[in-house]
Amino acid sequence: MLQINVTKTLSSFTFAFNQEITCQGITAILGVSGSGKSTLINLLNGLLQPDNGIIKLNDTTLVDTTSNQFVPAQRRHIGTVFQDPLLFPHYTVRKNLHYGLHKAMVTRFDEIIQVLNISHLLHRYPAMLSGGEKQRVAIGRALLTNPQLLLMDEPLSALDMPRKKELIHYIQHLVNEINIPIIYVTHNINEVKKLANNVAIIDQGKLYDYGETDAILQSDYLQHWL
Ligand SMILES: Nc1ncnc2c1ncn2[C@@H]1O[C@H](COP(=O)(O)OP(=O)(O)OP(=O)(O)O)[C@@H](O)[C@H]1O
Repeated sequence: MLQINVTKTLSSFTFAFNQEITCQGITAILGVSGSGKSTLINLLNGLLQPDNGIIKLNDTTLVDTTSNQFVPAQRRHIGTVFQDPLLFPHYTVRKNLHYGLHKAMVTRFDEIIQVLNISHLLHRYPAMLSGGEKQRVAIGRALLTNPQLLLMDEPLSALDMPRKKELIHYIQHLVNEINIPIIYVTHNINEVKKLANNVAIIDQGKLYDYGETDAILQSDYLQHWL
């Protein structure tokens, strides 16, 4: 369970989110540009500190402003995959994957690279990969840190249509094969339909609605998107 009850003001933008999220399968965070999706991701992974509130992941308190608790990003056991895969250009894929490799994941290395179909890329450098391949390596690297939760911030947006379809297939595969909850940020309803079990809609920095995908897709708010 991911419990989030936070506020954060960034210049003239105020973000306020209060919801308990079931940490199972994929939860999509859906909203138009500037609604606050990345702000939420950065509050969860520890890149941003809320002005007020708490964030709890299962039994662990990550943030509690009343008791000045703030677990730094590197100790949160949360992996993040960004829009642009951030790989070390001077490291091979294998070395990129070993960066941050958790000892508990050493025995799962082969399984993860097989699920993501990157075994044949281990000796290459990032410059020798397509955008979709780079993103699969970035997902593999995030998983190999042994996170309790994986955050994906618009992971398909830099890809062309065929690569988008391909990566959607790998993300679906990942959820079936490796039991890890994913928070998936997007402004694309088709991605939500294909991937998400639950959806949270964010509008102007506020949570507008949260629930199972089928129910949320019926909401009046989304009718002009469809
Ligand atoms: N460090 C900052 N300082 C001031 N304003 C900020 C800062 N970071 C974000 N904002 C503002 O907060 C608002 C929400 O930004 P955010 O990046 O969370 O939106 P988003 O929904 O992820 O947008 P997009 O889909 O375009 O990435 C925007 O108006 C943005 O300009």
